[in-house]
Amino acid sequence: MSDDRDVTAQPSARGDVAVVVPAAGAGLRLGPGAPKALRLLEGEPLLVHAVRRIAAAPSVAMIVIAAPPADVDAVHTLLADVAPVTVVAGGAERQESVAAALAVVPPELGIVLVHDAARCLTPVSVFERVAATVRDGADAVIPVLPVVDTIKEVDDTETVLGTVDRSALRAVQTPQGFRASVLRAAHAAAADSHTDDAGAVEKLGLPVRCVPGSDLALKITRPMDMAVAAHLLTLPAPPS
Ligand SMILES: Nc1ccn([C@@H]2O[C@H](COP(=O)(O)OP(=O)(O)OP(=O)(O)O)[C@@H](O)[C@H]2O)c(=O)n1
Ligand SMILES: C[C@](O)(CO)[C@H](O)COP(=O)(O)O
Repeated sequence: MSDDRDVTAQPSARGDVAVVVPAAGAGLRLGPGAPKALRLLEGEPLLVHAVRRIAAAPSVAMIVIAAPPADVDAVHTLLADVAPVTVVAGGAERQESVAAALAVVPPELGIVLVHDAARCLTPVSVFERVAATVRDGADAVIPVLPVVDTIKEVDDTETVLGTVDRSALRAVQTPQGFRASVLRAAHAAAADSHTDDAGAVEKLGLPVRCVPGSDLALKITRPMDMAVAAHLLTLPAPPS
């Protein structure tokens, strides 16, 4: 049997957007345990929280998950009652996982969003804002927040070289949205590794547009992020 598990057959008729979800990471910075996307947040895997929110976005026609290769069947089963998804085996690096998922997005879906499973509380409004900005003509769109800390550049002895002007800096989140052809071209051309997909588009020399992100789109990376996310789930009116 192939590693790809497809329960959608075709994209749904309700939207024009495919969401590619890299979910194959180990979660090493969280400490020992299952692959991060399968760890529990208030009793449910991060991936379930993420997919439930993605599926609630009206623009979304198709969801493709890049799962840990050993867990493709388990992820397929896990999400069976959450939303129709296609599950593929992810790669050793995030960028390989995105490429594997992108490869099964059909050409008729002209907009692709790439969204970390680890940003599992991202609200529907961010998906719709990013998708709408691509629909309006942008090649690439990223949700961002202002940087709140003072940022120093240091040398290899941890001595400060200078203070960076933070007014020109942004902290970047997902979902990142793209005209599908642009994302495919960026991945095909990417010689070096990149930490986000917009980075590959920047290397093509194309503009990347910023839109407001959300405090809820935090990336669960370290143990304290899990505690913050659990608290956010208890709030009656979480921050947008
Ligand atoms: N080989 C990989 C590595 C990461 N990811 C995904 O990319 C997203 C962002 O990665 P990150 O949060 O850094 O996750 P991990 O790589 O799992 O974290 P760590 O570096 O702590 O192991 C996550 O949803 C993760 O599952 C992936 O699909 N394939
Ligand atoms: C894509 C990303 O979430 C944007 O902030 C981030 O770069 C992924 O994190 P990683 O630690 O680089 O995998």
